[in-house]
Amino acid sequence: MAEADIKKGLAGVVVDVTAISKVNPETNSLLYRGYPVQELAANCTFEEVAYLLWHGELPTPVQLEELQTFERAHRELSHVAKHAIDLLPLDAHPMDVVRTAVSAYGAADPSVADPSPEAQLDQAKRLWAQLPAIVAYTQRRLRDEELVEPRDDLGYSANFLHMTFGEVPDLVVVTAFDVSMILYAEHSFNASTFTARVVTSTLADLYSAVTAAIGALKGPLHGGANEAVMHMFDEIVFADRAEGWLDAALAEKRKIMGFGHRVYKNGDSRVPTMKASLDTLLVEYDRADLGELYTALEQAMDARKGIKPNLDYPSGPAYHLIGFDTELFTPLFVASRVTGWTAHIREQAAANALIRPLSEYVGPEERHL
Ligand SMILES: CC(=O)SCCNC(=O)CCNC(=O)[C@H](O)C(C)(C)COP(=O)(O)OP(=O)(O)OC[C@H]1O[C@@H](n2cnc3c(N)ncnc32)[C@H](O)[C@@H]1OP(=O)(O)O
Ligand SMILES: O=C([O-])CC(=O)C(=O)O
Repeated sequence: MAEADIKKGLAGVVVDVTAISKVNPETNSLLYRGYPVQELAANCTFEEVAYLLWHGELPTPVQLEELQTFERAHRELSHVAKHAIDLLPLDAHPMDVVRTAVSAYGAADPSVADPSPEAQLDQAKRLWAQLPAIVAYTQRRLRDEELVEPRDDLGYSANFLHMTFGEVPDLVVVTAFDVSMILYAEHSFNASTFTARVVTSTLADLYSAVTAAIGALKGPLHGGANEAVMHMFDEIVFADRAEGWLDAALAEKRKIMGFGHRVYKNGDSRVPTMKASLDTLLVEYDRADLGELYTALEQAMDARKGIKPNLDYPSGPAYHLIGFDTELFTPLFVASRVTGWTAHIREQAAANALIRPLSEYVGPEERHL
């Protein structure tokens, strides 16, 4: 096989069909089950979007109420997840903590081996409801703070923030957070979703697939970039240092975190919506300086390389302003993307084929001892 025929990184390779989302780089659009993500962010809650991803249609009021009741009934941190977290050292990375807690939660689920679509949907919904408790407890533990019990009079995002910070912030903050959850929820065959589908294709259970997907999301070329963006801002500090910092970083051949995308080459369709939410937070927290740094680096990157920001660029500083530690940013991505992952796991399971590509052997020719 000619080297040119090898699709390294599977770039440009279509490996299956999906009805869950459509990423269209030509029109710079992203559709969840046919709906533009910007419209969903402006008009729906994350709970409605989760329902849409799993079921293919937005919920009726009765269906939404059922989902909300279910989610509220499964919000409390499970004993097994708490024990698993408490066993880990305090300096473990929060992504490792969340990955371990999800794995432990799955191991203790008596329905884990039931591959029926109904059982998998139930598992997906429970895991989705558990993740805010897992992430919030992981954050609080790092600050030597006690677990906060959920409140069942609050929606998903308000309760998530209440469990993390012990209080519900202003509506503008809850709304910006909810928008981020909607935007992070789904993005076709990205690396972590593909990982989940590979694991599912072996007929392994949903928790194994999600645990593996969390591992794939951790890397800075994928979800880990939202943390890396904040570390970069911490290095640069002032807007007037952005150009010099960028020139030095590019000279060292560093990848600039939060910029570039495998599919979008002319800007990520989700960035304008997340940037608008970030702008509301910059006003709320009176941090015009951070907005200036954001813009200065974006403009410098455009001038030097013509490479545009991806979703991790505005969401990193947004999560920082809301009050999360930087290492918690990718776990927040997990809490959202679990909806997309589990929709894909169910889609893969419903029309399965073992995913097993070929490779071109370039080792030594046959030889003998
Ligand atoms: C929600 C998400 O997961 S979105 C992705 C988050 N990841 C990041 O922000 C990490 C930084 N970005 C990157 O590393 C890349 O843009 C990726 C991994 C996202 C996409 O990578 P690929 O599609 O493989 O593009 P590739 O790495 O081949 O880039 C093409 C060219 O643009 C350059 N380039 C792409 N992104 C960047 C970047 N962020 N900084 C500097 N140069 C870059 C590459 O060096 C390459 O240049 P070359 O042709 O001179 O070698
Ligand atoms: O699609 C990708 O490769 C990465 C991404 O933006 C996502 O998963 O949201």
